[in-house]
Amino acid sequence: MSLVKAAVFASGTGSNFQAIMENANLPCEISLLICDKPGARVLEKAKKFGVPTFVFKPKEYTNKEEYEKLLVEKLREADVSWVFLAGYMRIVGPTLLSAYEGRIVNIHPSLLPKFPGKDAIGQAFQAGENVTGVTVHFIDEGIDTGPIIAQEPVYILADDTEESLKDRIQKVEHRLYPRVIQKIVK
Ligand SMILES: Nc1nc2c(c(=O)[nH]1)N[C@@H](CN(C=O)c1ccc(C(=O)N[C@@H](CCC(=O)O)C(=O)O)cc1)CN2
Ligand SMILES: NCC(=O)N[C@@H]1O[C@H](COP(=O)([O-])[O-])[C@@H](O)[C@H]1O
Repeated sequence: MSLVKAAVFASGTGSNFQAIMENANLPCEISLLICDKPGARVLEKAKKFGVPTFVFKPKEYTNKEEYEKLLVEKLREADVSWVFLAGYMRIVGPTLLSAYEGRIVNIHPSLLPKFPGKDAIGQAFQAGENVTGVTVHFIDEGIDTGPIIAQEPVYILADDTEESLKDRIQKVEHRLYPRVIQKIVK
């Protein structure tokens, strides 16, 4: 029996995509990588793993609905049932959200609801927090307001730089995200 198919959406380096691909016990097949940034390093990683990609430039479309209709077409063509956002720096609109209601998951580098949005690590670091962490959540129409699936704390050390904190946070992400996927994808 073939595995359930999933897509990863990413905009940048792709370390979470790589962690997902390197997890041998994944209960799904990553059949598509969607990226909104031509030249993003995640695309090199997708090629290495033999994962088909679809790259788009949001500015080439009239609005979010137009490009999300195309993304949904690509997802249906690839028989995708689940969508995993992994550093996808676009707000998911109603078109994509309604097509995959309750099946779009995001990873975020803070203990939501603290520090939503972009630069969550910098926000926590600048705020002088003693602890931050990682959240994996379903997405909804809000930004980082969807139901939380899992969280793990990461302590901010006295001699931390933003970079050393980011490294420790991403190590947690690379373990937590595949574990959550194993738990939710049946
Ligand atoms: N509907 C949702 N979409 C997304 C969520 C979510 O919870 N609900 N999580 C984000 C990830 N993210 C922070 O966790 C985030 C990504 C992007 C933005 C943003 O303001 N993007 C702008 C412009 C981006 C650009 O110009 O490159 C935009 O898309 O309008 C905020 C938060 C993933 N999506
Ligand atoms: N607002 C969402 C957000 O900040 N997501 C963060 O983007 C990074 C992507 O790294 P990667 O491309 O190496 O996986 C990850 O740290 C993820 O938590």
